[in-house]
Amino acid sequence: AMAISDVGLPGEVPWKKMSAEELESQYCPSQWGVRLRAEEALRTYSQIGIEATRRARATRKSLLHVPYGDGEGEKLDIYFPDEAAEALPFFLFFHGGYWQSGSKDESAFMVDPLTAQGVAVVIVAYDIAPKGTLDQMVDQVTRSVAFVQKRYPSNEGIYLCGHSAGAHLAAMMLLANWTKHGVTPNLKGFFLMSGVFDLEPIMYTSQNVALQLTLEDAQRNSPQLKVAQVQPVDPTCRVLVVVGQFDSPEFHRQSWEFYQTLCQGEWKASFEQLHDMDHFEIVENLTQKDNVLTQIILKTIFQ
Ligand SMILES: Nc1ccccc1C(=O)C[C@H](N)C(=O)O
Repeated sequence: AMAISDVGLPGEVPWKKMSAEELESQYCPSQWGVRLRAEEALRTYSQIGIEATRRARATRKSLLHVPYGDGEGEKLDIYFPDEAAEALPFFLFFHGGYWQSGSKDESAFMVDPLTAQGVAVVIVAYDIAPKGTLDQMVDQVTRSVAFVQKRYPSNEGIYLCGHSAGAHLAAMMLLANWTKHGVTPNLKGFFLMSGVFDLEPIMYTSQNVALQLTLEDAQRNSPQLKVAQVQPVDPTCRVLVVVGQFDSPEFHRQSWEFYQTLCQGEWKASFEQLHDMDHFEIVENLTQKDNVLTQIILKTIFQ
């Protein structure tokens, strides 16, 4: 039988009533696909990312392994449209993998359809755990965005896109204090795909073995707890929160509550549930120009 608390009344925190096993499963995206078994879903995702990156590097003009800081891992790849120009929209992508897997070298999913329409695409690396802490990753991502603004001051907008843990890192940029970076990036849009915006439940899953988050770390790095108190630098900046139909209920809740909180503030937010897609297909399908989300991204950039 269903308890009244299972329907998610406002202000309730459903994950606190879950068993350890249930919480682990809710935060294991590969278990929720309907198309493939977990290992196969992860393998397919990785293969599509590797192939898209190989293709992007073989066919597009690019600058690879560009340092945005002094650290060994502080590198980004820039892929350009055919027509040479600096006054371009720049689309920055932050890969997922629970802050402990993934790399820029297998994450150039959207390069082909976006560069074909005149968008420069930047795939950003950051130091995953255990080498990097959450605070260090957030700082690296902040510096990567400042770097792109400084290097391309005549850009026609900077758009930040992240997936899963990368959506968390992108969302943290809604809270960034740019004054200490000497530049205010021309941020025009955020695309947050299947993200985690309240990190506290992660502390009670196996993901925290590598992350070692304390409650203070989790709270300090939870945009869900902070975003209502910040004003957008640019009131026209759009924030799109996206979740896959087959993402777990906890991933749905994370995205929906973050969207609602954005709406309570001054943010120009929208929410999209992508039909017939799991956590990984959302990104895999960005290799296709006729995909729903690819089209939404292009419309947002060129509106
Ligand atoms: N490799 C990824 C890439 C992007 C986003 C999540 C993952 C994960 O591996 C999540 C988790 N370990 C899972 O098995 O679902």
